[in-house]
Amino acid sequence: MPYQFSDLRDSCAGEWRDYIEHRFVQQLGDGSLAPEAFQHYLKQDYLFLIQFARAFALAAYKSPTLSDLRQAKDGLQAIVDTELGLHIEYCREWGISEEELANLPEARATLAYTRYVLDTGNRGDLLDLHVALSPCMVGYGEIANWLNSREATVRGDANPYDAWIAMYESEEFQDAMQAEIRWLDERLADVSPGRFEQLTRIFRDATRLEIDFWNMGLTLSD
Ligand SMILES: Cc1ncc(CN)c(N)n1
Repeated sequence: MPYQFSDLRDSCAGEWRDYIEHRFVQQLGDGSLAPEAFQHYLKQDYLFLIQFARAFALAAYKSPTLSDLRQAKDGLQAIVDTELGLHIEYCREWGISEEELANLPEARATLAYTRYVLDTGNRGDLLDLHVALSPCMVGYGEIANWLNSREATVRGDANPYDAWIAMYESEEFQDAMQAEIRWLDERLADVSPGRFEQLTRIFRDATRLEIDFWNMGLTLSD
């Protein structure tokens, strides 16, 4: 049986659930999350996005084909030209200025996660890098879908975090998530059991680091 992305998720089912259904996510969904926790998360996510852009630059360097190179370039361009601008604007709505963002210290959870992804990509090949990025690229779309499936989730003006959910349920994000799953499914189909085991370790570590990122938001840790 060829491997698929869903096999990675299934092999780390406990960690994946802890990430998708994290207390931060639940509170975001029902609107009870402390605004300070969300602001701390948003600030660190700005720093995360900058490192995430570097990971796409690394993906370009690691690309063996023109099609992979174009995909990495489009990802880098989307973050630098669109996502970061939207994030700065969203932070402004939450009372965080661009100047404050530019001078933020990185929290340890941000450092650990982003440098882990970059190191994995540096040491390995393009597939290692994509697997390290996949909890980020797939997880948030799944989180939006999970929140929408829950009765406790509050949508609309009654939830101050509604715009966040809307961003990740958007057609654009959901399409990007499906494209990433298709890319991974194609590559994973050819790997040996030993190689799959290595990739599972990367996927598990990146998922655990996503959990730490939520914890960092909840506890305001630096
Ligand atoms: C930490 C984290 N993980 C995932 C995403 C969604 N790209 C994000 N913005 N930040």
